Amino acid sequence: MTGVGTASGQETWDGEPLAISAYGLSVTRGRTRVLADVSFGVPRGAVVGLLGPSGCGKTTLLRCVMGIQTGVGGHVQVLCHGAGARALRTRVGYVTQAPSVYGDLTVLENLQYFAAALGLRGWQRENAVVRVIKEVDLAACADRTVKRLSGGQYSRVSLAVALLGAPDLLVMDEPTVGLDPLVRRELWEVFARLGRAGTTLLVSSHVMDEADRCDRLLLMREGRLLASCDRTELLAHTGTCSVEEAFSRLVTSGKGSDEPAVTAGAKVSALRDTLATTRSLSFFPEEFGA
Ligand SMILES: Nc1ncnc2c1ncn2[C@@H]1O[C@H](COP(=O)(O)OP(=O)(O)OP(=O)(O)O)[C@@H](O)[C@H]1O
Repeated sequence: MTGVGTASGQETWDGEPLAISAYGLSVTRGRTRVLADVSFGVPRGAVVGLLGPSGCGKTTLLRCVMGIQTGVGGHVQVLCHGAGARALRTRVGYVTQAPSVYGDLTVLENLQYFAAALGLRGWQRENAVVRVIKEVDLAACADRTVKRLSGGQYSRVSLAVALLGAPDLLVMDEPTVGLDPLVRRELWEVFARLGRAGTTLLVSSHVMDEADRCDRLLLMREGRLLASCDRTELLAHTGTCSVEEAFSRLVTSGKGSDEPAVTAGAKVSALRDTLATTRSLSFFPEEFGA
């Protein structure tokens, strides 16, 4: 453990710079405690899977990272800024579960519209549109109306929109839900390509076998983090052969535990010490809502 560095304002996790560091996240929605004391780090350039059953709090956690969740306790730092900071608006892309593109426009029209909304003009706008079409392999359907696309193509359009600002971090909420296995695989290949090009990806899913595609895993259940590690560490720690089996093992063995079952305790305490003592890490930054 090389510690979590603060001198330069850059958090690290075992020497790796972090894109996201969160400590002690708690959220209550209505009367439900949706997140309870969640702490984790996401290394820069990693493809990280946020996995857990429906309703366990994945969307809520992603909303905390985006700085759009109200009633949050704890700290989240994203690319060295408080979550939701104005400086992150073009550096973080967010693909929500809800439809976020216009069905009656073509792919190209959607991309041009959202590029203009980002403030891109002239050749910069055209370059951004051409770049994202290439990144997500949409050239063949660029002139097609979005409502006539297949589920997989539609997901790619949402992804393309999120990539227009060339974000350093891409946060995606169940982007593969409802897609058939082949299309899911193709989409994960796009994510892997983006990861290799240096983008950090935080991708939620309730399909455990998607863990195979991730560099690191955050396993959640009922608002708590069960594990924060890579797949090999998870399988070794639980003595299992699949992430699904490992998840069940953790649920059985970790009932009532306040600590994630698989994570280096020293890492979490280092995160706590850093985040709790750094003034700039207040969860709601001054810029929030500005
Ligand atoms: N606006 C809300 N008010 C009250 N409770 C809410 C609200 N939104 C979500 N919840 C509750 O918070 C819990 C976590 O929801 P969340 O959407 O974060 O889970 P999820 O893991 O993303 O689920 P899914 O995989 O089905 O999208 C659920 O019990 C849900 O019912």
